Amino acid sequence: MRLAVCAEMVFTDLPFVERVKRIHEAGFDVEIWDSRGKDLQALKATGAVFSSMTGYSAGSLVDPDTADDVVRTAEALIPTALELGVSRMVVHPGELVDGRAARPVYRSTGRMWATGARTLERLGRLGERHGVTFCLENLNTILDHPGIPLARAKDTLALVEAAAHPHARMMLDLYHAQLGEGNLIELVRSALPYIGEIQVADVPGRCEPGTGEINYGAVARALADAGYEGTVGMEAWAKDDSTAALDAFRAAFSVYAEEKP
Ligand SMILES: O=C(O)C(=O)CO
Repeated sequence: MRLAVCAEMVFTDLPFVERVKRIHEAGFDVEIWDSRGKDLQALKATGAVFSSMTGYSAGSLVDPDTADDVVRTAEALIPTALELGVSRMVVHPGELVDGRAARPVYRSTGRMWATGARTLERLGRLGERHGVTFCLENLNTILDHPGIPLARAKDTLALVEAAAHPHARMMLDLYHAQLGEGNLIELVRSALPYIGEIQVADVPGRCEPGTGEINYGAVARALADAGYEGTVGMEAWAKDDSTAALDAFRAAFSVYAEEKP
């Protein structure tokens, strides 16, 4: 199992490349969001392993009118993913602009389900051609992302199952799942075969594990028992100090280090 940290949310007082260096030097892989406008050569020169990046820049996966834009912009980002060695490209059920739904939708239709599954399957085929995996992230709609349709973990799981492509997986975000659904241990068990990567943060506040109500030690134990060997990424703000947040994250998943020193 590998641990990654999202460079968009920690060491926020430092320039972006410096944040990546700090995360890498602390022994974690690195997640980034929008790669456009970032200095790819400087990022590469840090020597960091980049585990995931945002994998599209326009369109909504489940929207029949804009789903083609998701595939088109995903394809345009493939060279960046290959340049940085990113293996997982993250997509959402609906387009986010500055974290908000570009076209808020509060009702889901059969067409949206069918479009989502079909678009994800197209992304899977695109990913297979280039050796990357597209991961559909669940989001909470009660606090951070209102108006994103088919965003609950059980919805994204159903879409990934329906797409039935090995290069289309879930980005299972347990922070979002806790806000929307809870029942995290059962969720990771049922989603296990479809997980591309897991993201974590605590609730409330979206800070590092141990700052809120989620028992991440128990979640880590359940993941280890279920045989999860993939990446867990901390997509969280540091409650106080970023180095302390990284340490708390590592400690929460120490069950893995104990089993595989
Ligand atoms: O809120 C999230 O988890 C996102 O990935 C938005 O970019």
